[in-house]
Amino acid sequence: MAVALTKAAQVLTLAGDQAPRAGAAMAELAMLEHATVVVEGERIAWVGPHAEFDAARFPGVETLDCAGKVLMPALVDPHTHLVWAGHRRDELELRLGGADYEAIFAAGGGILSSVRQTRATSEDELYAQSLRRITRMRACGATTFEIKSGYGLDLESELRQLRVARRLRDEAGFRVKATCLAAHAIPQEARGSRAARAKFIDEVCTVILPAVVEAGLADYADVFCDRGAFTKTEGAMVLDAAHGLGLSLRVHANEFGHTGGAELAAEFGAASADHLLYLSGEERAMLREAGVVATMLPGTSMVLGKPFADGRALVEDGVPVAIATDCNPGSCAFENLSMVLALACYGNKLAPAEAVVAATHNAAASLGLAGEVGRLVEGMSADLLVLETDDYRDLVYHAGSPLIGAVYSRGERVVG
Ligand SMILES: N=CN[C@@H](CCC(=O)O)C(=O)O
Ligand SMILES: [Zn+2]
Repeated sequence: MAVALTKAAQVLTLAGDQAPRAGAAMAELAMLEHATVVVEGERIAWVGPHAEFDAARFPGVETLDCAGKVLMPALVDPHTHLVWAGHRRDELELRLGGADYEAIFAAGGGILSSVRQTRATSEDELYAQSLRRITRMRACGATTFEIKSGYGLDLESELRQLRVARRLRDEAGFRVKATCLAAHAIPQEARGSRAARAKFIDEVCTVILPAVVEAGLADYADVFCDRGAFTKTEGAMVLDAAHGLGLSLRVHANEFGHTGGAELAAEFGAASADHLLYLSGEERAMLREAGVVATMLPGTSMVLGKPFADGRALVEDGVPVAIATDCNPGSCAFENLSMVLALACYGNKLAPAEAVVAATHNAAASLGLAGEVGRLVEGMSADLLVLETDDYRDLVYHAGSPLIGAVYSRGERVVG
């Protein structure tokens, strides 16, 4: 049975090919006015000007008047750590009082605090906490999520986190790509000596990643290559092992400085390099030449009081840009990607149209899903948003207002 969403003031189709968009193309929304989208089953069956809509082609079609509203692709969140247990609200208050994120981490808090809480939590409880979180994220407009492990840092706990990501996909029906981030931090038990550190990295490469692949629990591997985490050399060992096991790659890069992460992502042809607060023209050129999507996380810059990645320079230098929440228990627990889209304009200096592309098509492309979600064209999965406004720029102009009237995921109205 088909549903026609008719007479929308704006339909952001983003029609075009599957390549991530860069440069001037980042602002191409292929917008139709007074237009209609037909959803049939899980798919988009037709999109066009309302004057050309032929209801007879879809017998029994139900019509929903969308006059004065905007239809756009549902958001795609390409960088989250949304499977974790507990919270770090205490650290938030410490940081608001002036404490430094890196110092808290070096002292055994930060990521390691979430590792302790996550290790001590059963799979079912972890699933319950994560399900509540991802359901709220969907209410904010995202239907597709990349989910990283990295709060286990041992074989069993990493597998548990990834099994929860799998259950969010298979039991709860979210579209999920999973990433093994066992190289997120050196765990407490490996911090005593250089030998213990080397042994942990070896365990990631020879035990954890192979087991994750054997269980079919991850699409990607990631490494946090930065000050206080992994060096470029260590990151290369992890990415090399992951690549050898057939995983695609992502890199946490240049969050605290020019620490080699962006170069690493380019050298390994990673799908995505993320954070990028400190990035030279040379590093931007390397990402562009290697076809790496630059994923900016403006919520994290805001929460940590750090610089925003230079979105204008990335666009002007022809690097395809995506944006994500980074939803995690420490550096940014934001769940609202439509709000982060606005931050990408105010903080990273994207134009509203560029931010829409960054949070839809380019995010999907960085996850290998550009043929499935991120554009409203015939044949794509019917993942779309109905906005209670007649101009998509209100996502930025009225940032944070409840503009999302409905969310469709695989043709099903899941919100609104
Ligand atoms: N930077 C590294 N990892 C996460 C933060 C994790 C945490 O603080 O728990 C991030 O992407 O911001
Ligand atoms: Zn992250």
